[in-house]
Amino acid sequence: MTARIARNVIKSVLSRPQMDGDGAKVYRSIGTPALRNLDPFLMLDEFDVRAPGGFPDHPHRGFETVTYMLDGEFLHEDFKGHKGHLKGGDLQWMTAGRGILHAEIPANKNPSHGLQLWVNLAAKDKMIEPSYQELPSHDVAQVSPEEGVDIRVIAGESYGVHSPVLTRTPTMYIDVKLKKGKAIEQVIPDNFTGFIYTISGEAKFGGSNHISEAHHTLVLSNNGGTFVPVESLSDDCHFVIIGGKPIGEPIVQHGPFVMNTTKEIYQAFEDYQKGRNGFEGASKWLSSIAH
Ligand SMILES: Nc1ccc(F)c(C(=O)c2c[nH]c3ncc(Cl)cc23)c1F
Ligand SMILES: [Fe+3]
Repeated sequence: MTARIARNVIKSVLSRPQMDGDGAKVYRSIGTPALRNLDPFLMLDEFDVRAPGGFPDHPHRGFETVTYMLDGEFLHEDFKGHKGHLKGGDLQWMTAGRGILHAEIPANKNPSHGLQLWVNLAAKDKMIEPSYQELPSHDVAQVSPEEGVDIRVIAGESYGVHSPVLTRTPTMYIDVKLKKGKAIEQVIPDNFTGFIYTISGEAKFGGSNHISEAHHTLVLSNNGGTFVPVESLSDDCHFVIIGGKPIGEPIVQHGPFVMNTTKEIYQAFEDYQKGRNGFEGASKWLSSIAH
């Protein structure tokens, strides 16, 4: 019987709104100077964007983007003809692998609000064929252990309910809503990097009962802790708990290219500009949704 050890909050960072893409407001969590090395995670943005803003045509290589819509509607289109329309609760797990060129744009004038997480890929997977795992809201696994506790399992497992999403880099990711006074205990696998991002409301987090409000990243201890407890202090308590197995390889990142060496980054830029090694057709492509 393994001992039950609570993980504690060892660092709390408030995200302030900043502009990115084309007129898009983002609360950047991971990816800021204060939150760089949370291997295997490269970036977490809480985005809030209205048309005509958005994220027009841009490439990715060497990692995965996980777009989870909280509310509003987003259009997605890539250079191979793959298109998508994401609504509140929908999930898009995109494995960019060797190369994706796409655009991500709000579908209408209403605010598009959601989270985009960037998960690194191990060297062996960085140049795999691109692929998508797209789950409409009703296909996202859900569990409600008691009244006032609603959990959506984006990846991994919570209270015995598993997500169908294949995670090449082992990842757990749950979306949690708690009414005031309700509590959960979420298992985070041993040696996984773990953190919480708060979206709204107030709660006590971790074994040390760290109190936090919205737009905070709470980094969790990784000293053998097996679970993280959370107790809500408000009815609108909403947060995500994310964990992942560190990859432990060198990271060389230049914008939307994340490889292991500078040489591979130069190669990525050349492939993108010349339309090679996964970026075939990129130089002539323009999305219809951003033009
Ligand atoms: N500057 C820059 C450079 C490279 C990018 F890939 C992006 C980008 O596409 C995003 C960065 N945060 C995001 N949040 C949500 C969504 Cl849907 C997209 C993004 C970007 F903005
Ligand atoms: Fe993108």
